[in-house]
Amino acid sequence: MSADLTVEELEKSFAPGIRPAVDRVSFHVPAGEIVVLLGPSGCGKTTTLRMVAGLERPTGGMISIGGRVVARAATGELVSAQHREVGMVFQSYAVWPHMTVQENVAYPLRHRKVSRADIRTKVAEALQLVGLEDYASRSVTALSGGQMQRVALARALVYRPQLLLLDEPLSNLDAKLRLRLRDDLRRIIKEAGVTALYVTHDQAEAVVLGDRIGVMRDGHLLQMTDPVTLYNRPADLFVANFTGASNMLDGRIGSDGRSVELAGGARLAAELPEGATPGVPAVIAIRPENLMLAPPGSEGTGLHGRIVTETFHGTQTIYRVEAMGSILEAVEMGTVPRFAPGADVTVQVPASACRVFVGKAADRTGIDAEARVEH
Ligand SMILES: Nc1ncnc2c1ncn2[C@@H]1O[C@H](COP(=O)(O)OP(=O)(O)OP(=O)(O)O)[C@@H](O)[C@H]1O
Repeated sequence: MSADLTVEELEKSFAPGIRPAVDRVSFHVPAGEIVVLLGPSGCGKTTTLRMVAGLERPTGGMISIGGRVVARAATGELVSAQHREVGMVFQSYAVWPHMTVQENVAYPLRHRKVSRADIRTKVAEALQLVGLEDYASRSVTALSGGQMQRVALARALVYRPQLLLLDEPLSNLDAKLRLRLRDDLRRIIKEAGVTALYVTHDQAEAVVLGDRIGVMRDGHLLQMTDPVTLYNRPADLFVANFTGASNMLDGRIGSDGRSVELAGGARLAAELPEGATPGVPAVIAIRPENLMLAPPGSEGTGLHGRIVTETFHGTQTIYRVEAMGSILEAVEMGTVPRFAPGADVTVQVPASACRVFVGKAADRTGIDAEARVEH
């Protein structure tokens, strides 16, 4: 039923002279896997998905679904969207308001020469999968946004597509519903056993949903790997920052080959990338949750810091700390903040939490305000 997806050197140029929206992107999704394309607005993720769907014609490269080439720019081969056997769920709910829930879900089957009895069974199965079996005869206009999106999902799955494509399906939902459906979506897709390609700019969504995540920027696919590797071994500074390692400290590779000497004079032990030569400029990227704060004079190695601001979030506190010549962000879990602004602290940074990249932060990231992670 589900099929693998291969994308090779895929390119889309909307106009000559302008950089391609999608620039030689290649990846493979084995049957049954969920791959998430993650990146800031304008990085080319939707255009990639639309080319896989057959809604956009590639200007370069090849796409195959289940071993069948559906687009190849070099030869002009192009299978139309309706002949690709893909299910789609978009940001807007796209349900028909004049129909009931079951009529909406049955719609794709009516055009597929399926018997009435079969339609009834398949619709019931799809509604059960998304948890709407009790809503079958309701009008869709009587549903919440989250329920409408479940209807759209059931309708996309009812004819057992080879591939399911989802473009920011949760972004119109309020925060609570979004979290609930996010957790359910992975279970539903896995239960359906369908291969899925999912587009989002939300890193938390990507991590919960994806077997693998591909981070895109400026039309390029920077890294595609499992969530744990992405968070712990980001391929470059942009990926590190986009996935939350928002503290970036400039320095140079230390002469001992095991540390980075920071511009502010401090030295931090870190695992260095291969080929890092002593003396060359380097950036350390550290996640706020990996910076540990302790009262001054605490045991163990640490650097002196001073709390600049403290923001209590109920279950965690975010501190801005002046340390190592920079303002760093630190997050502590717990319902009681431990430090007030102005307090002296010891900042501890485990070597294993420091990702080191050769180069300078400003040159390497080009990260704009939009791409920076907000807490
Ligand atoms: N039909 C089009 N004509 C011209 N340019 C386009 C068209 N569609 C997309 N683009 C451009 O291609 C680039 C990538 O757009 P795309 O929608 O794929 O990005 P995205 O990462 O999905 O962003 P978003 O999350 O904002 O949709 C952008 O610069 C966009 O302006």
